Amino acid sequence: MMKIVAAIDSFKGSATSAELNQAVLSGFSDQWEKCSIPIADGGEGSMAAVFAAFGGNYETVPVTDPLGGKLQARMLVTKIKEEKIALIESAEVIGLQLVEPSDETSRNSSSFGLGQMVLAACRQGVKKIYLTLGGSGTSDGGVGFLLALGATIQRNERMENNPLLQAESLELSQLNPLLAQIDLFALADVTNPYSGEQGFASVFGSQKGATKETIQQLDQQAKRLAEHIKRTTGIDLEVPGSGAAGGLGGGVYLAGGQLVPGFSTIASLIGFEEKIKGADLLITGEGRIDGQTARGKVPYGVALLAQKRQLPIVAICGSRTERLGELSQLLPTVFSIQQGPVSLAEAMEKKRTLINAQQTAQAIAGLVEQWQKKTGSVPSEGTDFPTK
Ligand SMILES: Nc1ncnc2c1ncn2[C@@H]1O[C@H](COP(=O)(O)OP(=O)(O)OP(=O)(O)O)[C@@H](O)[C@H]1O
Ligand SMILES: O=C(O)[C@H](O)CO
Repeated sequence: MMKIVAAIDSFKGSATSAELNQAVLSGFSDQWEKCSIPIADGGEGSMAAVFAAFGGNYETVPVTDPLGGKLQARMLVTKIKEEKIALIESAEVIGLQLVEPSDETSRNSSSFGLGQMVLAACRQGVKKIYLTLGGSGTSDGGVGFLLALGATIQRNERMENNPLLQAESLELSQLNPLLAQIDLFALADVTNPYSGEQGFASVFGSQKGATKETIQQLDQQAKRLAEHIKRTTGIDLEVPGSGAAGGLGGGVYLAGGQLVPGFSTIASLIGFEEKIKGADLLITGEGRIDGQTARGKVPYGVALLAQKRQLPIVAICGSRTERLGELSQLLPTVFSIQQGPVSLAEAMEKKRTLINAQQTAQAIAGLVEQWQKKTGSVPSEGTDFPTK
């Protein structure tokens, strides 16, 4: 019996990883052994991927939202090999979807609630905390996060609530001792540094509604803070990933956390490589496959593992760029699931997306089964999958 493994990232705003995997697997006949691996790269769906592998409890924690209001946010607490861990998707607490992107928001939002969430996880007695960074609505350099963890700042006269704009200096000696009892890992979605042309304010500030002037001020403050930290603690904040989630990467780093890659961390947590062993075909994908995909997104990570094990791999997506560039070496077979011209909003309807994914899978299965009839063999580990 041939084995098909589906490990497709959620199509953002459209369907979850588990739903897409099921839709694709339903396009294959019962001649196939079918395996669904809900997967994520540190973005949306990371808690769901770990929950699918280990179960656990979604704990609801009362926290402060980015603009100082009240918010009930979820984290996943589970056990992996007898070790209690928590997984927090930062977007649940400080996500862009929680605020109206505007200059005012950029000048007033804070990541304080995420620090509260991390403390709540520490109080649950977990040993490790995995914090996904990305899709944030804050640009506070992680200062709010650090304040919730016990850091202090000397404030200037400014009235805005973004603590990065208010901070004249940052003092870390009073960080909550609970932090010393856990390992903190930040799964960053980008490798940007803290400040400068590639820093969080310059690159992601406008996404959150900041004007040119605000971006400049935020970047200047980030630079000043990084210099101050270097002078007072010797820590260099300008490391890859410190610019993730409005500088939260830097905040996590200063709290003693490590910045780690998203896909490979989730894959290793859920034992992904073990699960794809013996597969005859892998199907991966994401909402849009483009230049960003090779920056550590799910299809790229799955394709690297497929290459390592010489497994045939196909990717599906809601839409794709015409030119895949270097990615086409690693992932030569990429299908858009669209069946005809419709608007993006229509294409993204969940029901339509799942039907389209199933139909695309039926076509892929048909091709493999024809190949099997012709050659009397299945394309298996070490065999090239026909791409034409
Ligand atoms: N069903 C669909 N049909 C057509 N296009 C889709 C569909 N679902 C998603 N998309 C496109 O993909 C985009 C989202 O991309 P994707 O799902 O790859 O997430 P992302 O922005 O890369 O974030 P993340 O890294 O968190 O997954 C949407 O904005 C849309 O353009
Ligand atoms: O949250 C953000 O600022 C972007 O997703 C980059 O991390």
